[in-house]
Amino acid sequence: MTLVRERRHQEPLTLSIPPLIYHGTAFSVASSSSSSPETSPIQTLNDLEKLSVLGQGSGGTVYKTRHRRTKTLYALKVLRPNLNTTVTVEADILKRIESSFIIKCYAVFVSLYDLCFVMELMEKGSLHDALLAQQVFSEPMVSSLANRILQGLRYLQKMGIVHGDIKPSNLLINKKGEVKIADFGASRIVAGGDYGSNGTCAYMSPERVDLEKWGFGGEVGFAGDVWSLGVVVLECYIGRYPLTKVGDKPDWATLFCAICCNEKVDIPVSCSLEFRDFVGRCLEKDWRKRDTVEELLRHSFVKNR
Ligand SMILES: Nc1ncnc2c1ncn2[C@@H]1O[C@H](COP(=O)(O)OP(=O)(O)OP(=O)(O)O)[C@@H](O)[C@H]1O
Repeated sequence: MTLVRERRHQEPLTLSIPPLIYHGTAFSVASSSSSSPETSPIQTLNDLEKLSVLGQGSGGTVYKTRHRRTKTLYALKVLRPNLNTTVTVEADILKRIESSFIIKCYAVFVSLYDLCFVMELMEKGSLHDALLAQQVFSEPMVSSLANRILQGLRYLQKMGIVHGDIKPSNLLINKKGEVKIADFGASRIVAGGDYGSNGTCAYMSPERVDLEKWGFGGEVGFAGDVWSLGVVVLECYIGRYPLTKVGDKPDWATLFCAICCNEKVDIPVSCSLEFRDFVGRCLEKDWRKRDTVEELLRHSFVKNR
């Protein structure tokens, strides 16, 4: 399991990107009936021209594209589904979502060979990239980031959706500097109590890593997203993955101990009491005692941000 993720492939466009010639079926999602250029429906993938590669995920590639007629820019995520992937769940979830705290998906195109999501372009890349470039975030920045993620999680929770993979590379930033939740590849609609084991180990909660010790129950999936939020905000503040020590081997055993066994997370002395308390509530090992999204939204660290 990789703890420290490699920087995404973000090199400028080369001539080798294949053009978009598409014969699959399409369905529009969210508010595609709106007439504003930002939300105008894309009839076919052939309406878009590829400009560059924005990044690479485990299941596919994300391209920067431009609508040939309107010149609007979009991100296009091309996934190659196989029997083990959950991309149809991702498409199903994206169809339902309409929130300013979550990345917007304008259309999904399906064929035998791939699944393409036409998404809002987040010009400033991911929080992972920002961390690599900026090293650390100030407390006020972390506070407004936490507020936005919590509002996104509140929306998802109301829709019965557990994100399941909150981490810096799934939090994207637009040109206004707004952070939005992306990538529903590990997500679940939990109406039936179903909760999968996909996701990124380093950000997983104790109850997902060690089922026997920390137990598991109906609503618990939402608590896992809260834990991941706690890891992300602390990582933004200290500029590195916070649950292990500098020099620790980023392997499964180290992570397991860090997440499930270590008594206390090292929180820098420079943190305000409010921040310390907020992180402590997110990183409570017992999910039954962990604060909920609603409780955290009322916490003084994020309130009114
Ligand atoms: N809408 C978008 N706008 C701008 N860049 C994006 C967008 N979506 C994804 N990216 C970039 O592409 C990268 C890959 O995204 P993708 O969702 O495929 O994988 P990931 O979440 O980074 O990794 P994994 O699939 O392994 O969890 C992101 O890290 C980000 O840098």
